[in-house]
Amino acid sequence: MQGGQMIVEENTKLSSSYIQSLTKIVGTLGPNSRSMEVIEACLKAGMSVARFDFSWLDGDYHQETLENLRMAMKNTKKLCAIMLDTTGPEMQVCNKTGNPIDFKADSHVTVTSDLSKELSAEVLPVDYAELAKMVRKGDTVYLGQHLFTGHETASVWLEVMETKGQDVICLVRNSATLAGSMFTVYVSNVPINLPTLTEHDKQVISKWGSRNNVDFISLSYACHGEDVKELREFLKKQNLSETQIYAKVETVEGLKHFDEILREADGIIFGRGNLGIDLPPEKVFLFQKYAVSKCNLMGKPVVITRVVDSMTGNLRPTRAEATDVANAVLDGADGIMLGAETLRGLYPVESITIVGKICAEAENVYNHSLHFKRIIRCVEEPMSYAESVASSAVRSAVKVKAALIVVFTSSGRAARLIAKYRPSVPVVAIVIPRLRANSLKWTLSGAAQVRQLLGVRGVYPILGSPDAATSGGEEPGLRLAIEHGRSVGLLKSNDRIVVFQKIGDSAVVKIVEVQGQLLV
Ligand SMILES: Nc1ncnc2c1ncn2[C@@H]1O[C@H](COP(=O)(O)OP(=O)(O)OP(=O)(O)O)[C@@H](O)[C@H]1O
Ligand SMILES: CC(=O)C(=O)O
Ligand SMILES: [K+]
Ligand SMILES: [Mg+2]
Repeated sequence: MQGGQMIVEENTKLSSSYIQSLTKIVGTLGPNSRSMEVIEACLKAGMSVARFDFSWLDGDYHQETLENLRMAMKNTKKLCAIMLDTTGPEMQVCNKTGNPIDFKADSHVTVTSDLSKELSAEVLPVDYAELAKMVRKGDTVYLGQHLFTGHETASVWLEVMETKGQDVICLVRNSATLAGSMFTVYVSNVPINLPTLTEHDKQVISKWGSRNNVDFISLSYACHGEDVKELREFLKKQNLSETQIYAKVETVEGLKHFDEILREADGIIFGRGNLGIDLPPEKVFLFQKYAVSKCNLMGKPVVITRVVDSMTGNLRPTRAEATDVANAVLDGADGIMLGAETLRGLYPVESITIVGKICAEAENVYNHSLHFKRIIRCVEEPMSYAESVASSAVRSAVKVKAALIVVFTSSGRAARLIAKYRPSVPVVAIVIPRLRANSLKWTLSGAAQVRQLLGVRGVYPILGSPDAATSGGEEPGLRLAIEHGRSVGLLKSNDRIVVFQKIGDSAVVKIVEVQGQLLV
């Protein structure tokens, strides 16, 4: 049966063997996922990008977690990219005592920018002086436990009744108990008058980001292409020009400028946590499909957030959540981001495992050939030689029933070009380091490019040797790929491999058969 996004056999299999998904999993690390042991288990379960959310706690806290991640990578021999998520123009309520606060439906609460007031179920001091000027009667204010799941019991909806000086008097719409040291405040569809990249974010990037040479910045609340450009300029000044920018599109304002944001960014995070509040529920799927398809056409990675909220407190996702993960994969997403589930949830490892299994099942039935046709139809002609050959490599892999595709790349671009055509088999990317100079010293590129490819669907990057192409001819590079393929169980004797490489100015595809000895 062939239907749109998927191809299903008449008798769909009930059994499923555990293979790691081509779709990447981004895990947010926090209180319940910061010990070395838990991070090791997260890596083994399939997390390939670790997100450090600076909306929550400071650089010292995140540094400790990162050191544990580094040890965990060493112990498991699994690589993981580092993503710094900015705070952006976010309003917060600080709960100094940490005592849970009970809100009752139909009661009144005063949200105030007077920070000398004490927090209670009647008064909420918020760290944004302009709040009362920004809202109007009838606006919806959302207050959630940090990384709110949207569960009724962990978040409250407030309706603005009137404003008085720096106070906003609101009606509580639902009963809820909020626990934790910090709550996020979000006014639906009212842009806050602060820059996307705040002074606080700049400080965090120049200190923590530079110290750790982060692979990705997730730019929260990206609203315009200009926001991305501004961050790019800032990164250059911080000597972080290799760091990639994933723009987090999470407001209606961001959606309105989606095309210009996508043009400037290296990838997109479709932030459904906030968008789910800004958009009417019936529109969320529509914009998700729009955003993913645009990213696919540009060959830029796209990550979907907020998938298995209920796993924050439960071992199993709901039926709707499980189906939603599969649909994100069928839409064409590169990655799935876990937030509260891994940060403060009770089952961080199980959440990653289950999401990985669902992704793998959806990939099995993904209509790769339809995807290929859709993409190739939209590329302007004449195509670049590299893209034309890369797409042929994907085609050849189908036709010769190859077990995997090997691509040589330095910047990562060649691997991304292959991934754009969504081969059904894994892509092993051998990243060949390049020597480059800045004003002070010579260094080798490569390590960041390897980690950044961990965010691209289907790509399994490894670092090659800088002299692989020159010393022993082409063979050592290919042998590395084959050995890797064998060691992770992707390759066996007599399997075919499709190789995409650039030699001098020409891009070539070749087909190689693996035997006891390597035969070309
Ligand atoms: N079989 C091979 N073994 C080792 N190195 C190889 C082999 N084939 C190609 N290479 C090297 O791999 C590197 C790939 O980088 P290349 O510039 O082709 O791709 P890219 O970095 O993805 O693209 P761009 O430069 O456009 O960003 C080149 O330096 C090439 O010489
Ligand atoms: C992750 C995030 O910021 C969101 O989903 O809104
Ligand atoms: K954030
Ligand atoms: Mg958000």
